Amino acid sequence: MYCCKVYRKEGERVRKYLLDRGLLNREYKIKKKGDFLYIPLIRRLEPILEGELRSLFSNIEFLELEEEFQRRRCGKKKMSFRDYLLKNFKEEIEEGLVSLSYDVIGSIVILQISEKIDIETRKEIGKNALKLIPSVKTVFRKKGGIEGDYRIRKLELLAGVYNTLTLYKENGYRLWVDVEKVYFSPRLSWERKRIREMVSSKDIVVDMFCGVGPFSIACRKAKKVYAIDINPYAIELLKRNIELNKVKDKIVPILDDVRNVEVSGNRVIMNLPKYSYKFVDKALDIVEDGGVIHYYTIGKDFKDAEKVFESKCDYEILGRRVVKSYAPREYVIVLDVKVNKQI
Ligand SMILES: C[S@@+](CC[C@H](N)C(=O)[O-])C[C@H]1O[C@@H](n2cnc3c(N)ncnc32)[C@H](O)[C@@H]1O
Repeated sequence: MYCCKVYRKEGERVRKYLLDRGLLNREYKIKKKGDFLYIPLIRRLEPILEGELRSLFSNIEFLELEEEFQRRRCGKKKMSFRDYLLKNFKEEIEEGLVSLSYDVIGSIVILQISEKIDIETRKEIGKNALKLIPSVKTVFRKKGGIEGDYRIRKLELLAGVYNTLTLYKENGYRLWVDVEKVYFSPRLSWERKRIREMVSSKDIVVDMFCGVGPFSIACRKAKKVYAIDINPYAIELLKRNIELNKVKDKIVPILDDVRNVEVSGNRVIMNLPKYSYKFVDKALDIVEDGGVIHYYTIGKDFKDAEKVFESKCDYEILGRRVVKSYAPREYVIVLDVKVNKQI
């Protein structure tokens, strides 16, 4: 079994990290031996992901352990949705037509099933998701990729009540999300926690592409947050989320194309991975000298991402992280770029 070996004291953080990214093999128990834990993984990780884990957790090792891991499932325990998929759609999973990973956003679950699977089977899978995933009332399937300026995707209802608005909880705050009208990904929860831990009470944050405000609200410790988005539904929900989380004095919602907005700050969040490279000049206008840009982009490694800044400013890379998988061997990555002086 492919696993990672970590010190016991780091175990919970590593487990949570792997769980958030769908890399933890939940079918098997974590093995304890002396001062170490052996955490089972769903697959051999790509070098970029192993590198990411090594930079986050001291002394982590990756290895193939010959010994058997104990199965988690006991006789009477209710079957999980993952078990159901593995039992009934092994071939389809191997062919990439049915995915074992899915997103739960409040009472809504979003599955990844190919159009090549017939509609009756898709609905059958949906009914089982409704039955087996706790607290879910609506099951959708991703109908295509993320599109357009608003970065949203089409969904197909597979089971349950048709409802797109839901209340989602993470990291101690709550967010209203409309899964059809705005972009939202629960897979960024870890990343938001990482950014939250960097924010100080003196910071002026500019969240250039805020959506319903998960990064802005995660930065609530800052002195001020300018939260900008071009999608009116996102800003409408952001306003509700500001009320809900009692951060009216901190967050300024702005409905506009960020290119028209004149603000400045020492921490700039660019969470528009597919097109952020087009907005680097604007981010450099916004950021104060000595400030940090959190630059999210898509790539196989970090080299191309860094090049974007080379001719434009004197900079220092404070951090490089893989945020999540995007496509086979492609990732959403983030660079924390400290801008020392603009050329
Ligand atoms: C990938 S989503 C990220 C949303 C949010 N940060 C989150 O994590 O949920 C990118 C957001 O940028 C917004 N957007 C796209 N182009 C924009 C522009 N020119 N100015 C302001 N917002 C823009 C979209 O409407 C979308 O909500």
